[in-house]
Amino acid sequence: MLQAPPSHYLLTASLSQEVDHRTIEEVDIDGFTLMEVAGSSAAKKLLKDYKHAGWSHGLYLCGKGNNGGDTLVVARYLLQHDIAATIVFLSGTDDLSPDAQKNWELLQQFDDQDQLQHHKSWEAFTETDLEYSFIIDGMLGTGLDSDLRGSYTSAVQWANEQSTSVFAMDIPTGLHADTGQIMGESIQADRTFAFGGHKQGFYLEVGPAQTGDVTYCELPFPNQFKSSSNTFLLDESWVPRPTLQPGQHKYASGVLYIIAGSEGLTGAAQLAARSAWAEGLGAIILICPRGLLSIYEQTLPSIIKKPVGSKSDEHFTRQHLANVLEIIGKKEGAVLIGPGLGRQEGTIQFTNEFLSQNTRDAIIDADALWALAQQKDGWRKPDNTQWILTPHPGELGRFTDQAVADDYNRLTFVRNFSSDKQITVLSKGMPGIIGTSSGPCYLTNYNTRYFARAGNGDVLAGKIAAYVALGQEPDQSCANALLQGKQKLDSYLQDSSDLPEPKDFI
Ligand SMILES: NC(=O)C1=CN([C@@H]2O[C@H](COP(=O)(O)OP(=O)(O)OC[C@H]3O[C@@H](n4cnc5c(N)ncnc54)[C@H](OP(=O)(O)O)[C@@H]3O)[C@@H](O)[C@H]2O)[C@@H](O)CC1
Ligand SMILES: [K+]
Repeated sequence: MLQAPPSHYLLTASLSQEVDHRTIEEVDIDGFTLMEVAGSSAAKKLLKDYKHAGWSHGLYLCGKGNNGGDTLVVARYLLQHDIAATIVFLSGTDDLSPDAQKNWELLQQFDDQDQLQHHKSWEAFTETDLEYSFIIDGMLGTGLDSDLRGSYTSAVQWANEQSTSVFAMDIPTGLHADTGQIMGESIQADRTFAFGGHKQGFYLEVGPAQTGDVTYCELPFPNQFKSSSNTFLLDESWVPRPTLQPGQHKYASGVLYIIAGSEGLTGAAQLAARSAWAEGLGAIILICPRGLLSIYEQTLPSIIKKPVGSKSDEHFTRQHLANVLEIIGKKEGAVLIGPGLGRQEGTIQFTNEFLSQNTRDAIIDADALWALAQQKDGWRKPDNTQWILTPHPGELGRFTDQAVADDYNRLTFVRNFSSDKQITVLSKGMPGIIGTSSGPCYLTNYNTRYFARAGNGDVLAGKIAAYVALGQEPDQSCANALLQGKQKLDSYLQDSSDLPEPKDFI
């Protein structure tokens, strides 16, 4: 089972508020202290990372809540480094949260060189025309409760038009912490300082475009207060890589059966097989309709071929079922079924009967997903197997009558679907989402749009299947396949500005 470190737990707005609240109530670290840690850690990172930028004057846009309070802490630290501050209070200063009020008083006490100016409304500010080295967005954090109101909309629009860098405190103002949707308007930050946890919305919908780079700032929150988080950020810093045991007999270091290909679609089977083979498996056994054998004999020399049926067969049908089950019954191994199978009626019957009788762990991709979805909801995974389904958005949509309209809906659907069916689901798209049978979901944080080309799904399915055959758990296999693709993408983009092709990810 994947086990994300607390720095990679994704928080919703309500979980963020609960963690704040419980830390204050149950471990007696007060809100003022939390605010000091949040603001000072953002300030220190800013001072360190931009020390050569020659900053002289910052603009701080503050709401009346604790997000504004964090921002006043940043202003105080930067003032100590001779960076003048102009503060704009979008909702005035009469109604600041108690901790923000305290910080406003403190900030004024620190201004011994008269470097602080402030305006009590957005309208009062627009009359000035100073140049600023940077803008800090401290208007709204996790307290956002609707589309932006009042002058917040104008302030966000104005900040987005400026050429200076914009740094968001905790979350860009106007971005929904749970869904990644824009609530009327949203700050487009160059960098976001995430206090105490990444917010789920950073990685859904337009979240990545609004946050810019995300910097995690640790707060003194007990880890167990975050443990009800059920969504995690995937990255290579913590996902364990699969281990190969070189020198073992080929059948001891992972066997993968691939049931794939039909007339005109043999390329999919080949890509999946090559992709899996590149991961160092002991043996790959491609089961194919006998009529296609001669193609694979030429193109896949390292792969064992087991043809079924007669020479005129160019797609799978029910008549092949007993033979296929007999082949995979011989040696332990995992099964990848789907790439290029085709959608003939006979193939659909073959696939669904195979899946109901097969006792090997199975990776179900492409046309096998099509076949499964033809049964509507009338299918169940046999108890003693593990299944991984790898649908792209269109394929995922066939498993539900309800529209999976946005990423938040997709995340919710994937979570419910995986646990109802007791399967692992890798929902392809941006972000990629891994749903697990026990509930946790994992999100990618890189540009997966590069993978939206025909053939990449076959490569991905081959990788996942290889890792399952090497003994990794389903969730780890999916995570590793995604991260392996990311690494290949990163190294490809270093040398080329062309769009990568499936072969580049093998
Ligand atoms: N101790 C802690 O808890 C810690 C919290 N921390 C920090 O605090 C942040 C959360 O602070 P928060 O809860 O005070 O909410 P926050 O986002 O600042 O503002 C809420 C106010 O905004 C208003 N408002 C709401 N929606 C609006 C809209 N659409 N358009 C316009 N206005 C709107 C609404 O006022 P209303 O208009 O309803 O009177 C409400 O009062 C969190 O993100 C982190 O930065 C860290 O320092 C760590 C310790
Ligand atoms: K903010």
